[in-house]
Amino acid sequence: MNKITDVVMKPLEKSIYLKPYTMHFTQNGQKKTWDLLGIHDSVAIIIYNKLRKVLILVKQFRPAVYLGTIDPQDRQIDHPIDTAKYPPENGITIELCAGIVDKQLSLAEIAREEILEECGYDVPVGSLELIGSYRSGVGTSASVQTAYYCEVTDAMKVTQGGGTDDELIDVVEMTVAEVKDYVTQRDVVNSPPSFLFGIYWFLLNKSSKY
Ligand SMILES: O=c1ccn([C@@H]2O[C@H](COP(=O)(O)OP(=O)(O)O[C@H]3O[C@H](CO)[C@@H](O)[C@H](O)[C@H]3O)[C@@H](O)[C@H]2O)c(=O)[nH]1
Ligand SMILES: [Mg+2]
Repeated sequence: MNKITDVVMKPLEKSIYLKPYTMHFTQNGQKKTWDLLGIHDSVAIIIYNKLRKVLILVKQFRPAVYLGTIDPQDRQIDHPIDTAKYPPENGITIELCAGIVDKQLSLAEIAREEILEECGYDVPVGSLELIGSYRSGVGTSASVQTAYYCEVTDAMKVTQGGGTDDELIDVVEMTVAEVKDYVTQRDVVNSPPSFLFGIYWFLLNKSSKY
């Protein structure tokens, strides 16, 4: 994982990843507003290496998670963030392999590509089991995430993974016992709800079979 330095917050100017809005509406005759973000839909995949009995997960530095570790008075615009006080390692998460829907491909094909790019496994698209789709956020951002399950073997591993272009992703493997300990720890789990959903889905539906 690369070293994070020179962190500073700037106002959002324009973005290809998110679009901020205020929705104005009238509810039961009362005028209201709601601030929100338009973001891409996404896919996420629970990957299980059935030969070695490990879940294949990804670890990466998440700026939003790091921001959330910093006290509001210490993250003002144009003031460098004190990385000694706030270690950037606190922004490193463990997640399911996942990616945004930004291509004219089927969701399953996008999931197949993410498995290859992030984790290095080349899987047939037909091997992806659809779990379902859900709202990835309901307060400030609006998008749908579609989850899949996929079993792999070492024979399908064709690269080290790690993402494309500027992405820096570490592939991590966890046994079922390790992942159970991780999701039930008392400390904050540095992972999104979609990860927790996926792991509990796996524990409920798959892990007893192996
Ligand atoms: O401001 C940004 C935003 C994105 N990127 C790039 O876009 C990529 C997006 O990666 P991708 O793997 O397609 O999506 P994820 O970041 O993994 O996000 C997906 O997976 C997350 C975990 O499930 C969900 O929270 C998100 O909603 C979902 O889009 C990043 O790696 C960056 O290369 C930027 O450079 N700048
Ligand atoms: Mg991703």
